[in-house]
Amino acid sequence: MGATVSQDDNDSDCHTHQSPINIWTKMALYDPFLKPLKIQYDPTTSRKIVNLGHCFNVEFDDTSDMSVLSDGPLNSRYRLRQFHFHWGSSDKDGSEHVIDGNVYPAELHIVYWNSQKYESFEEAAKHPDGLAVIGVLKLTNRITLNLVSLLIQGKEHSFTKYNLARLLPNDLDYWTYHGSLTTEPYFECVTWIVLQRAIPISSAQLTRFRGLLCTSEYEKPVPIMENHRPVQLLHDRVVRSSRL
Ligand SMILES: CC#CCNS(=O)(=O)c1cc(S(N)(=O)=O)ccc1C(=O)O
Ligand SMILES: [Zn+2]
Repeated sequence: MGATVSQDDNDSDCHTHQSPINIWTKMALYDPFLKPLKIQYDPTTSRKIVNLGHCFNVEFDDTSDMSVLSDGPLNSRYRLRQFHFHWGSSDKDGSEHVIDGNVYPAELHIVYWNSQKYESFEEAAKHPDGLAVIGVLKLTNRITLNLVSLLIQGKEHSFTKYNLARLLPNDLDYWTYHGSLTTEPYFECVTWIVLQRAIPISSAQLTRFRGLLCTSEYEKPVPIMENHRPVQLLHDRVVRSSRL
């Protein structure tokens, strides 16, 4: 199944590092100097799950380097901020990154910011090396996120001691390229790290995602049926692979 490339207004000359992209695996360059990802995670840093209206975020305490990402393609230590998901109106689409023209039913993004170089997340987001996002294309069907308490926009619920490892495959081989946020303000501040392995998501979990509402309790209920951005032009970028 092909993926159309968006020609949206972010495709002007100064926006040539936009995300997501279609990763053509045969065109990816194996880089033997890429290190294995080093993910240090402390479950006590998970704080709450919030319905933002266009998606939901699981947010972490990022006031110190307790849950961090380092090595891999990175030259600094990056602090865990939040994770969220993208999904589609049917199981046939939903991921943001596309692999060899194949779209997956959902995508997890784990967002980190460069706390070694910048004072705050907001400051880091203004710089090309400010953020690092791990993308997991097919999600584990071990996700049992209880979203009932999140039904309407603006709702939040405490979410503590979450075991992030449940969302990650054992094999952490990855593709990496420089790109952008896939939502407003589309800043080109992200080192994308898209994992090459994972376990497909359950259809029941996708249905629960689509049951979330982007409306408040006083409005006519409107579900968040999909929240994935079309793929963008690669331009002069090269995608590197951690695996031959
Ligand atoms: C300034 C700024 C900013 C973006 N914030 S985020 O990196 O947490 C983020 C990142 C992404 S994504 N899809 O680019 O990783 C999506 C949504 C969000 C969000 O605000 O909730
Ligand atoms: Zn995202």
